[in-house]
Amino acid sequence: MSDDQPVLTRIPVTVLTGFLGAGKTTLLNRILTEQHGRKIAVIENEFGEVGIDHQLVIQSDEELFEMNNGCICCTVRGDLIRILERLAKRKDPLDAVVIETTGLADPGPVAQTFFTAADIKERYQLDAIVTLVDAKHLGLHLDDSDEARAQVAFADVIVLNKTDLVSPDELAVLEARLRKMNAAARVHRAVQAEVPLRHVLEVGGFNLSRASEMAPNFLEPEYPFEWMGLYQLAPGELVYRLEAGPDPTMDLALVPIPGPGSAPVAAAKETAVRLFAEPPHRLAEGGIIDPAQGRQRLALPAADQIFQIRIPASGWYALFTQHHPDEFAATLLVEGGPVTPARQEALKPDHEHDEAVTSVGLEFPGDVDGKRLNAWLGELLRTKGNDIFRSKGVLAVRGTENRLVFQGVHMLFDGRFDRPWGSEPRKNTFVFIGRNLDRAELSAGFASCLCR
Ligand SMILES: Nc1nc2c(ncn2[C@@H]2O[C@H](COP(=O)(O)OP(=O)(O)OP(=O)(O)O)[C@@H](O)[C@H]2O)c(=O)[nH]1
Repeated sequence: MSDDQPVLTRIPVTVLTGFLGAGKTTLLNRILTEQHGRKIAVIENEFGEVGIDHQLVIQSDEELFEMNNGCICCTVRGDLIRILERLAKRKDPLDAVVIETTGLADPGPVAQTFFTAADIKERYQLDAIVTLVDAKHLGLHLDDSDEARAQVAFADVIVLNKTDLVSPDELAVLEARLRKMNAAARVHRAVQAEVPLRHVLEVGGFNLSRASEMAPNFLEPEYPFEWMGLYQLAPGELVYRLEAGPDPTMDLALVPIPGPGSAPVAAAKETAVRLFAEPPHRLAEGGIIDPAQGRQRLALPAADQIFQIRIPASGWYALFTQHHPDEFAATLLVEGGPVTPARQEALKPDHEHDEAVTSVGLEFPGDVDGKRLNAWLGELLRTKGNDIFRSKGVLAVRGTENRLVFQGVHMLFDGRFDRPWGSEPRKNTFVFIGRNLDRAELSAGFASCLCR
C-alpha cells in the first residue's frame, strides 16, 4: 500500500454468544435501544426450524441480517463472510457490527473468521466475545455440552445474567466455576442483561494469543469440506466414479485456479467456503459436473455411480469434496485411466455438534385459544422441561389485538403482548429446542389449542 492511501479503520465486531435462552436477544435489544446515533448492523443466526428471533428483535433503524438454516460456526460461515463483505462496501460506513450466534454455536470458529479470511481481517476487528450466562440453568448444560463450555472458555466478557432467579450462594458457586474455566474474562452480574454498554461494546478485549492457547488449532481454519485435490486438466469430458459410501449424497465444487502455488490455493479455499454456503445444484447419476455450477450434490443411491466432469479450458483446477474421496473410492478418470492429483490435502472438517439436540418448528394460521394453550404448554413444560431446553413463539390469541410473545427456558415461561397484528395475517409460529422431541405429539398438542 502506498503512503498516501488512506488507512481504513476497521469496524469493531462483537460476537454475542451464550446457551439457549441465556439472554442474548435481551442484550441485543438493549444495545439497539440505547445506541442512538450509531450505525450498528446486526447479524443473527438462529437454531430452529422456524425463524422467531427476527420477530423479537426490536424494530429499529439498524440493519438486521438473518442467517437461518445452519450453524454460523460451520455451514453458514461462507454466508457470514458474504454479508460482512457486503457491509464493508457500504458508502455510509458502519460504526459497529454485532453478531448474535445461536445458543448452540461454538464461538471459536466465528472468531476465527476475523483472522483467517483475507478480506475480512482487513476491514473488521473482533472486539470481544460476549457470553451471556443464565445463572439458573447453565449448570444443567456445562457437563454435557461442549458448546456451552466453549462459550464460557472463549469469552472476553461474561454477563452473568438472570441473577434474580438464584440465591446469592448459588450465584457465588456458579461464578467461582466460571472463573475457574476462564480466569481472564471480565464478569458482570446482571438482571435482564442490564449492563452498561461500555462493558460489552468496544471493550477492545479479544485476545488472540489467549484464544490460541486455549484452542491450539484456533487459527487452523475449519472447512465445510474434508478434502482438496489439485489437477492440471485438458479441455473435454472426464469421468468421476464413486462407490457407495457413508452418505447417500456427496457435495463437491471444482474451482479453476491460476496455478498450484500457495496463494492461488488459499484463494480457492476461500472461494470454495463461499460456494459451500450456497444451495447445491443437484446431480443424478450420469449428470455433468461443471466448474461454473458451484456447489454440486451428487446423488449416490447405489454402488458405482458415474458422473461426467466438463472441463471448459485447459489449466489448473482445485476439486473440493465434502468427504474424503477414500470413503467413496472416488476416482477421476481420463480415457479410462485414473488421474492422481498433483497435490492433495485432507482438511480439518467442521466440528461436530450435539446431534441429540434438535428443533421442532410449528406454524399454524388463525387464532389459538389462550386458556387451552396455557394449560397445554404449562403441563408440557412441567413434565418435559428437562428435555425442552427452549421454547418460543409468536401467537395470535383469540379476542386480543396484539401479538403474544411466548418465551420458555426449561420449565420457566411467560407470555407478553407486544405490538398489534395490524394488517399482517394472524398466525402462530412456535419452536421447541431440546432432546427427545416428539414432533407428532407436539404438533397435535398445539393443533388442539387452535380455534376452529
Ligand atoms: N428472570 C429473568 N428472565 C430473563 C432475564 N434475562 C432474560 N430473561 C428472559 O429469558 C428469556 C430468554 O431471553 P432471550 O434474550 O430471548 O435469550 P436468548 O439467549 O436470545 O435465547 P435464544 O436466542 O433462543 O438462545 C426471555 O423470556 C427473557 O425475557 C433475567 O435476567 N431474569
